Amino acid sequence: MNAALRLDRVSKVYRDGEEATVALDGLSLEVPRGSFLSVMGPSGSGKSTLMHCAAGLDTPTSGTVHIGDTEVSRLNETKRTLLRRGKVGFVFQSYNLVPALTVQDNITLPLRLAGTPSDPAWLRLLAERAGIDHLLHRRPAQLSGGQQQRAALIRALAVRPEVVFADEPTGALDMETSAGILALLSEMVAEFGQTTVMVTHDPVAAAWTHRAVLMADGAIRGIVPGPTAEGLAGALGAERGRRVL
Ligand SMILES: Nc1ncnc2c1ncn2[C@@H]1O[C@H](COP(=O)(O)OP(=O)(O)OP(=O)(O)O)[C@@H](O)[C@H]1O
Repeated sequence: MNAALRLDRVSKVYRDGEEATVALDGLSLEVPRGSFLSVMGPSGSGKSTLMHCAAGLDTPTSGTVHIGDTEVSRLNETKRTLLRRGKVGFVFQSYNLVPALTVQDNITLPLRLAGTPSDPAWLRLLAERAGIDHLLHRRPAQLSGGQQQRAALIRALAVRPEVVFADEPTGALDMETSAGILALLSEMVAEFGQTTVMVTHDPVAAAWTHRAVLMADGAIRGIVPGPTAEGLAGALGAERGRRVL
């Protein structure tokens, strides 16, 4: 099977008493292995819910999610936890490194949690590519924001995950540092075939990806191959205009 991630008619409805919010509305999407996909859309359009359902952090109300050959949506909580540890990598806006651990121990933490033996050559290669191989003995607070995000990215790749999910990975960084992180992400895609899904508000960030998914009201409104920052800004502006009218 070629798709690293597949969603088939996925719906997510949040219920609170009488109130029901349709966060995802029968959404289908295929992410080919080795591709870099961005997910864009206005606030509340369902981007985080899509990512949470796709990564096994949450379960859809209906529809199915596959990561590789595994149907995530059928797994119980224990098996989903194992899947998240072994097949999925996460990168967050706030880095989420453990302050008390060295960078080295942060990077190997997912391996220890998954009970997977560490591959020192792979970790060394990743640290060199990320340009932080000389910082592994430090604690996260002794690193710049960009260096912390590089460490978080290596941590996500350490288990050789099927898919890396990045949630606004450059949201806390200045433009120049962001460009460095995005260059590193796309290098990991190009060099190691790392399938990556990135949620972002920033058309400049999305322009680094192979395809941009444009969401509105829990559904996909368009998929832009080879996106440019200008093209995406125009498409998102048009969507905002439609919502105002
Ligand atoms: N736990 C929840 N309970 C109830 N409604 C929720 C919950 N989580 C999300 N929603 C609703 O689902 C819809 C989609 O939310 P989601 O967080 O996926 O959007 P988003 O596109 O990621 O937004 P943002 O860009 O602001 O992060 C919104 O209407 C939101 O209010």
